[in-house]
Amino acid sequence: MTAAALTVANATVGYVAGGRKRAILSDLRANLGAGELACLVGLNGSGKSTLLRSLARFQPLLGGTVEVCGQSLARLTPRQLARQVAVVLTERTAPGQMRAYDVVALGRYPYTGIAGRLSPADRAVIDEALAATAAETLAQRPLGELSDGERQRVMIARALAQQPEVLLLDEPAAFLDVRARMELAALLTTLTRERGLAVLMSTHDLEQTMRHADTVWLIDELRTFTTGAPEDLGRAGLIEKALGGGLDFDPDTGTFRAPGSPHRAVALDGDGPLLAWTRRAVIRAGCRIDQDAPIRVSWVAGAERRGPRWTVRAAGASVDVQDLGELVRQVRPDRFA
Ligand SMILES: Nc1ncnc2c1ncn2[C@@H]1O[C@H](COP(=O)(O)OP(=O)(O)OP(=O)(O)O)[C@@H](O)[C@H]1O
Repeated sequence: MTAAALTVANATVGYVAGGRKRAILSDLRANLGAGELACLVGLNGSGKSTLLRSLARFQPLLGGTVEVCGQSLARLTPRQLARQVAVVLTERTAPGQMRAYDVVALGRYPYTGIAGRLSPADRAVIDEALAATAAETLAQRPLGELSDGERQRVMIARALAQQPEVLLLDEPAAFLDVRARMELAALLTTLTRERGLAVLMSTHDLEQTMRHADTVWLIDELRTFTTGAPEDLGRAGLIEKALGGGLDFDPDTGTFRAPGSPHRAVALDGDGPLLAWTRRAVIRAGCRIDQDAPIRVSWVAGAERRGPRWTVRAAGASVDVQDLGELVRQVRPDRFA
């Protein structure tokens, strides 16, 4: 069993206004092990940021306890807290005129003396953090001139420079393009698997969650909190239910789709590199794969100047198509009964 980097016991998070407590989430119980990635998932306004801010001690818990590596979060000194927990928020917090390098260097604050002088060892950690986030070329640029995605990389580098045990990220992929999202996923995998960091991030990206999370921290419409492996929560239908019952998850493809999509069954007769693309196209067409289905799709890869060709067979008739766009048009459930 992995050591718990973060333990949440019977916690309540929320706000205090006019002397009155307003709980957003109650009865929270969760563990995050060293080397694990947990994804915090819930609808807009469900309380993800409130929970992350409470775990970072930006706001006090309204009840219960949180422990970081066995120590009470509430009792850590600011310096201890900064060595244990690093946070990346989506809001713009750092001054825009600071060079990216200096922003990352702020992450060394819990290790430097009062003068904040950086030792060669501190500089090595900063360089490593910039390298880990592929932000070396941004180091000399003012933060205010960076794109959202570039700024996000610098803010993650700053968090890494803290050398924390626990990394909290609030929607880190929000501004990132597809490639940057993949790089972020790879980075988080490296940080957890190879460096043993415990990472909790809020996200609306369910497909990445199903693919990469060790644990899902799930908040449903009634603000009930559940944790579990993505497959266990998915198998029990809890993720679809939590997100308003408005989704259908296909465990084979790892994708979600709107409900009510007609589910025509289609069989795929073939293999090779075209199988995955054909399968994807058929699912996009609103079909499910069933090898006993009467509608069958087969293909030949094509050679030399002849491209691939797909054949759709149904009820004794067959149609040949030359590309997957045409295949989708042929198998769409509204196409033929
Ligand atoms: N400072 C505050 N004072 C009082 N209530 C707040 C405050 N900040 C947020 N809330 C309320 O707390 C609830 C949870 O908000 P929160 O920002 O944690 O949700 P979220 O899950 O992060 O949403 P999103 O996915 O939209 O980012 C909302 O009802 C919100 O209005």
